[in-house]
Amino acid sequence: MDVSHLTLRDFRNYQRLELGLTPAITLLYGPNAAGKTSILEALFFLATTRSTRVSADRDLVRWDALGEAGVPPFARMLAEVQRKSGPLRLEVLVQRRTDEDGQLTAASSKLVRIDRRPARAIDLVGQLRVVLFTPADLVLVDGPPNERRRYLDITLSQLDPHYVRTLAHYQKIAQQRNSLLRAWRERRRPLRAVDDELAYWDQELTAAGGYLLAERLRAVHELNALVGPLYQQISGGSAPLLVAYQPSLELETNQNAGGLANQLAAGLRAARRDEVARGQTLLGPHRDDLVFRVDGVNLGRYGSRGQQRSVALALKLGEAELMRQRAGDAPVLLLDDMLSELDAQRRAHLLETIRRPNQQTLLTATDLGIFGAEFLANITRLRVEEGRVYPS
Ligand SMILES: Nc1ncnc2c1ncn2[C@@H]1O[C@H](COP(=O)(O)OP(=O)(O)OP(=O)(O)O)[C@@H](O)[C@H]1O
Repeated sequence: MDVSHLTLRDFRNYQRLELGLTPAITLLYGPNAAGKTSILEALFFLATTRSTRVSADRDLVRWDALGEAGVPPFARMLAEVQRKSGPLRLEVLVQRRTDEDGQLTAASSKLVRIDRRPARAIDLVGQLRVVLFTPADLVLVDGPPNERRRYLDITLSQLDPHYVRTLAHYQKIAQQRNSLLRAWRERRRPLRAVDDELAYWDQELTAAGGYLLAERLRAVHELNALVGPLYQQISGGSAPLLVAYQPSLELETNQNAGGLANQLAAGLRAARRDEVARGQTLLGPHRDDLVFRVDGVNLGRYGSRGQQRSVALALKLGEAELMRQRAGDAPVLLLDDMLSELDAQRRAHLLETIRRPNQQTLLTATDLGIFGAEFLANITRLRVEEGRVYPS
């Protein structure tokens, strides 16, 4: 799939942008803080309804945006997407909220339209599929477990509408269950009826959790077939990379969603006392992790910087390939300042991937010097400066 046109209005440092895109490689280059990353961010947001940066949605709205008479400022993102099944028009408005006195608050709201019809944010996810590569991907390997869960969740959410909905439901239930557990821990609620009161929440949590587990295990199984050999090629080593799903409880993993849900339910019953004592849900997909091993060595803990970088790149390339295999068309690749970070071998791998036919890629760089003349001759180059994009 590819994005043929992107419109931005009052998004980050763009007042207005109308950008036609080719289905192949586009290089956005220009000085720091010009607005290159913001273009990738807008596409990522349209695909996932999440920002690439750790910031509130309201920060997407251009600081100097005025809004219109009586309407608070808003950022608008609109993409025309070309898919095998036909064209699609995706639009998101992020609007700042005001209080009774008309003063801007920290809150914002999201309005989504798919083919001009109002839709829920959750329905937008996966209409456009993207994979973002950034130098910060290293946290997938050496960072906290939530980064690795996020990696699986973003990949699966873009592939499976049921996964997004189940994940949202699971998170809501876990939150409500946690507030009950906290109330018992703090003796704000009588302890006699713990089992009865948890019965409904456990049923909902484990049904959703079983599905999330089943889908994550299936994805990890498929990823292994892709990422293992990719890592070998990228690192030039002989041993493949093994990705293991590490659940928060002992699991017979060769079971379907129902079987996994039953195991989770049994685990929760056994953990009841601990959960009440700690005031939180201790088991389930929200506590799981991924482990990366080569020759039996845990690379998250003991890998060299170079090995960890190779794992991160293999994971991202594997994600893109998984999406291509499952969905039947390639996701749009977004490479944010990526190539300058890579050594020659890793760079060559990435370039090989983005040069495939039917692969749309947008990449950013500050310095053209890192690209060969032949590469530059065969791509579209756009110069970005102070929130404007110029052909070059
Ligand atoms: N809501 C906003 N309104 C206006 N400007 C913003 C907003 N949010 C971020 N900016 C600014 O937009 C500019 C563009 O940032 P962006 O990250 O897109 O630049 P970049 O070209 O990718 O830079 P680099 O090469 O340094 O990564 C930055 O100066 C940033 O401070």
